[in-house]
Amino acid sequence: MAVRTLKDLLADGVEGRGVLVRSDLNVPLDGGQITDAGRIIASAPTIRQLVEAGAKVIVTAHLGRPKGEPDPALSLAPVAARLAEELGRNVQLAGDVVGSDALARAEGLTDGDVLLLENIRFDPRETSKDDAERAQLAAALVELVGDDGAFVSDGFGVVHRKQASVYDVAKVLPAYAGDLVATEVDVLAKITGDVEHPYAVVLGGSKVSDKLAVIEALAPKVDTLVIGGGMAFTFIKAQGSPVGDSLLQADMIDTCKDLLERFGDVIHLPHDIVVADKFAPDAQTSIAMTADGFTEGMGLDIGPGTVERFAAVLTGAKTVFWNGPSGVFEFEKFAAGTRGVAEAIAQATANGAFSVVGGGDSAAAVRALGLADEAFSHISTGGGASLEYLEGKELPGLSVLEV
Ligand SMILES: Nc1ncnc2c1ncn2[C@@H]1O[C@H](COP(=O)(O)OP(=O)(O)O)[C@@H](O)[C@H]1O
Ligand SMILES: O=C(OP(=O)(O)O)[C@H](O)COP(=O)(O)O
Repeated sequence: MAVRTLKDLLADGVEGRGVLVRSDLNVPLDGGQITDAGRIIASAPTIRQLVEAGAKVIVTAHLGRPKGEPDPALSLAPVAARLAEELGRNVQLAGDVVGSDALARAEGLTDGDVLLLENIRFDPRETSKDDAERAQLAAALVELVGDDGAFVSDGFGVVHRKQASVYDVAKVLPAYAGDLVATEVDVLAKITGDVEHPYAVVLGGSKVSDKLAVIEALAPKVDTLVIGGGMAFTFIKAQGSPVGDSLLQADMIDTCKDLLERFGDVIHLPHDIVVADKFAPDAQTSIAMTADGFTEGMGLDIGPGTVERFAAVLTGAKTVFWNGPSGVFEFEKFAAGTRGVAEAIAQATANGAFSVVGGGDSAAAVRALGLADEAFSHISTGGGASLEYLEGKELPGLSVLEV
């Protein structure tokens, strides 16, 4: 795939020019505190190079999934502060996305300044399905950088999203792949096509509807598909067991039945579950066998027997891709499954496997559990994005960069 890169842009010269950078700064928060700054740290090098080259840098990013309107709990304020720390320079935060404050601040930028726009998803046009609405927001973003502006796509975690700040803006401005996007694509290319077998993919997490769709494409390519986290319950329900109030994608139960019929030999599901009476760190817990299911409470982790079985298949793998924590690792009571899976993948890596951990929360989990980044071959900032890349799907945010 031929794309223009940050290096090309820097060679063209950016001094005094407005450069819009789409970063993925969607970090986990706990009561307004950033619990893992991995995505900010990974996004800083591209911004720093532009700053040092004298560009007027305008960064746009999202945080969480606001409903197309301002939500103070999802303001990028803590992110602006942490990014400033990382860059060692002031980062202004606009009070709006493309409104009067953003415009005034953009006009006031001098060479080497950094302006972060408020959460782009506060504007409903960002995620609109209507091409014209998204194009309108893209035009407003272009106005901020001016006629000789440029666009750097560096939010790898969002390149699978056909959104205004990812896709539409790249159709209007000269567009370049940032260093993070370029590196991520280089590494992921190593686990597409011919890979060393056994090849294991481990799925979990809570973005169930997004990720169930990927299984269809991945199952024929892998030797083992390990499913834990919130992903597992739609399958368990499809097997006929009740799952209480666990995460469930009811409209995909039939799809899961079909997947189990066709790929039952590669799909590994939990056979025991840690059930909680409430979604809280101090919940009362019990272990349920998957074959029996449970009618009350919610499954928040894979059970101890499952951890052992999953670990046994994973340690023998030669290629591993992992996206999605196996349980609600943020609460210590439900972290054992994720810890067991992470340690097994780290062991496989120590045995010579090539391993990739993808996703904001999966990467955060690895670090929260005290495992070193070096325990894995690569920690990717994108979960859904890397999954769709592995699936072989066209990613709008990448294809739009092709020249
Ligand atoms: N059984 C479960 N029920 C509810 N949430 C879960 C469960 N297992 C994992 N999770 C949650 O999934 C979230 C991460 O999901 P996701 O965003 O899909 O992963 P990633 O960011 O790595 O792509 C975590 O916050 C975790 O608490
Ligand atoms: O967290 C993200 O993706 P991930 O959970 O798949 O790693 C990205 O920031 C994309 O967010 P989105 O899935 O709300 O579009």
